[in-house]
Amino acid sequence: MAVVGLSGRLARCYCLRAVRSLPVCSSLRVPALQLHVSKTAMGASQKDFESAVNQVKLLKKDPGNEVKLKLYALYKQATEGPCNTPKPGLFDLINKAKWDAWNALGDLPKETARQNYVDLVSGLRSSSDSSSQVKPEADKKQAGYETLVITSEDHITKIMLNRPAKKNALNTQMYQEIMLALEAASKDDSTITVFTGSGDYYSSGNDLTNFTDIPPGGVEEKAKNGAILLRDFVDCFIDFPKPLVAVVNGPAVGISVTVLGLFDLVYASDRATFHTPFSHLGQTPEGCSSYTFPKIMGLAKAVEMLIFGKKLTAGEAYAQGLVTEVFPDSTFEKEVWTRLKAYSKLPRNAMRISKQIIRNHEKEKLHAINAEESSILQERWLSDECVNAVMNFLSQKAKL
Ligand SMILES: CCCCC/C=C/CC(=O)SCCNC(=O)CCNC(=O)[C@H](O)C(C)(C)COP(=O)(O)OP(=O)(O)OC[C@H]1O[C@@H](n2cnc3c(N)ncnc32)[C@H](O)[C@@H]1OP(=O)(O)O
Repeated sequence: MAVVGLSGRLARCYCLRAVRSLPVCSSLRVPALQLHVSKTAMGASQKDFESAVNQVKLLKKDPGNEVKLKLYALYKQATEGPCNTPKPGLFDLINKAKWDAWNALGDLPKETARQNYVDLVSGLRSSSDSSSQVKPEADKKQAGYETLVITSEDHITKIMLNRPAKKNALNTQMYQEIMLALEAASKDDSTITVFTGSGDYYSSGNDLTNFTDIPPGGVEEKAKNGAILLRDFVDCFIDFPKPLVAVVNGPAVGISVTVLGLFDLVYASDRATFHTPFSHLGQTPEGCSSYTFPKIMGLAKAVEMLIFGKKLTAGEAYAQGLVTEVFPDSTFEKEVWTRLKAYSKLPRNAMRISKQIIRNHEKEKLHAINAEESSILQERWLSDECVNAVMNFLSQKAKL
């Protein structure tokens, strides 16, 4: 409710356009330049906030009075809370404009103001950088990842699963790199984040050789570590703050299917299939699918997929509501990326806050379900049913 009220109040702030003659003077300087930031409540977002405060000083372009007022208001809200000073007199134009901007934020929580400040500065930095620098012609591929190719362009961070020879099966390293990539994407300048696969598969799910590397603590320790990793991995999807999009370029199996229930858009090539052969592997659902799938497609269809391992075509997955839209494979990439580039230009804060409103009331529940699914799987991985199924796959694939 607070967010809905806020948008109305922010609208009043935009009326400041009428005050054309606001001078760009030191009294209207972004308050970050004047005020001391408390170091007491140090958390990740407090650090980001302080860094954004410093970045404001380095902006190459004057952002204009309207933006400076927004920065001022968010800064005050983030550090002092709701407006707490008397309204300046009618003719004290500058201080009145600043007071109006701050007051317009109403009782916006400090944390949200801090986040909005960080987002605003990050948007200003990227537009100031792109207007003053020659952009390299190729994608900016991010270094440091071995199982992923990550690029950022057009306000889109693309995370491409990149083990095509293994059908993009998720090994331990890939789980870890995806968590790092999501953490980075949640903070970068992009407005949306996209997952896709390289080669002919989207992903063949959990790499079944993950089960073969047994630590000194034995299989119990292996299962325990696996459950922790799985829980952390899925938590990153539950908490991801920006619109998350899956561009499903080919078949998807296991965990790469289940987490789709936590995505905001799922675009699929008509070549894609969706398969969760958990019972065949002596395993049970994860990725919160025991909750999201019945909710998305109804109990009967969810049971067919999650218990009986029915493989869906892209068209069937669309009919069940798991997929947003299906495209012919021949035009898939072109159509999807044109669409996503247009979406990525939408205002970042509006999209992020909308996602918050849509998803936040389910978050706690999803975390609890994730914890339960992970703990059940920890037991399952030690069962004969699971061990035999994995051994079966590995022995069939063993090079003789
Ligand atoms: C931290 C732990 C969290 C655990 C979370 C739990 C998740 C549950 C799941 O994800 S369950 C789903 C598990 N996945 C599967 O059961 C799929 C297994 N793979 C296959 O069935 C087939 O490989 C295929 C249908 C995906 C593709 O078949 P195809 O015949 O087209 O190709 P190949 O089998 O020859 O595959 C090419 C090479 O890729 C290797 N590979 C493919 N998928 C996996 C996989 N999931 N795990 C390990 N390896 C995989 C395959 O072995 C081939 O390797 P090779 O060329 O070296 O022989």
